[in-house]
Amino acid sequence: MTMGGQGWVVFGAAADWGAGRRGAAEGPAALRAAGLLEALGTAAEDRGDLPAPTPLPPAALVPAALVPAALAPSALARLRPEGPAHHLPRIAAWVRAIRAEAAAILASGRRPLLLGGDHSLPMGSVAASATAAAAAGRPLYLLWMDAHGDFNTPATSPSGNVHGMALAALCGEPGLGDLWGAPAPPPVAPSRLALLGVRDLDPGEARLLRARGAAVLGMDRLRAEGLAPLRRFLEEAVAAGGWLHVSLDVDVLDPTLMPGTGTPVPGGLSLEALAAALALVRGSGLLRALDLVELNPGLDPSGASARRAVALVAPLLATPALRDAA
Ligand SMILES: NC(=[NH2+])NCCC[C@H](N)C(=O)O
Repeated sequence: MTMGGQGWVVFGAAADWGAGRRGAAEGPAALRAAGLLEALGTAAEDRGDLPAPTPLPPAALVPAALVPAALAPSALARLRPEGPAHHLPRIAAWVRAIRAEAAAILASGRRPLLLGGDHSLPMGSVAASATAAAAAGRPLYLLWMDAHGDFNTPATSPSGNVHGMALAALCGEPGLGDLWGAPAPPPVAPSRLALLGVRDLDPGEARLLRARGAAVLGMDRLRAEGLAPLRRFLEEAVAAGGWLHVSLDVDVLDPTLMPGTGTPVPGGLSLEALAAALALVRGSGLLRALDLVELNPGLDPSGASARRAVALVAPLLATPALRDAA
């Protein structure tokens, strides 16, 4: 494929304010060092990393862990200006910049590949896909591959980490305020959402996901039914003439295979299972946008985590022409 119509445009966002530990900001550099661009060949253009938004709102003055729990709320608010969604102003600045970049790529008829960074950043890229799909009169289907649900709100989150709230916000759950500015993106319909590989849901987000009726293709279901539910989800998207956005958190893999990530959960996908799922995605001919997030290379000095991430997405990006170029 050439760099023209439907080609991929790669851009990095070296930010990890949504995660509880730092390090995913090194993800884009590690993915490039592991050969991502060579794997893409001439099929993609690399825009490098987005500049940090300026002025970047100040970081929290005091890490949450150091704030005594017994403080009066007014004193707490002074010490922890980020409130129950940590570093939200910084994250919002990144999300808006990512949304603008992804929107411009989609508007040029090409396909954005966001290299993260943590899983809060796709609040920008998915917002761009949702807006562009709506403008094209297409339903947006979202496949969230992750060990976690990321369906907390500030009210249900046990950690205050915004990467655990991103999907809920994209589906229109309240709590993150004026994150996108105007116009807010159309919310992702839970009926067009599938979560694949989930095995760690906090109680509040589990209740909310059930209430909204999203398809949770957790590890238990994958063990029982294999990839059949994913196949049905994709068939439905094809029948509806949909667009597909895939948001791939590398922690969907088992931590023995992917130690380089900040919130690992045992019992994850094998390399073969993830490759098979991605092959179904590729075969659907619907993939419009991809996020590759939560690689924290410092946690895997061997470099194997980054190399595996590259090997998994490379075939996906050699995607044949979209089913429907409209
Ligand atoms: N995409 C991720 N790695 N999310 C981790 C979320 C962890 C936990 N559920 C939380 O809300 O804090």
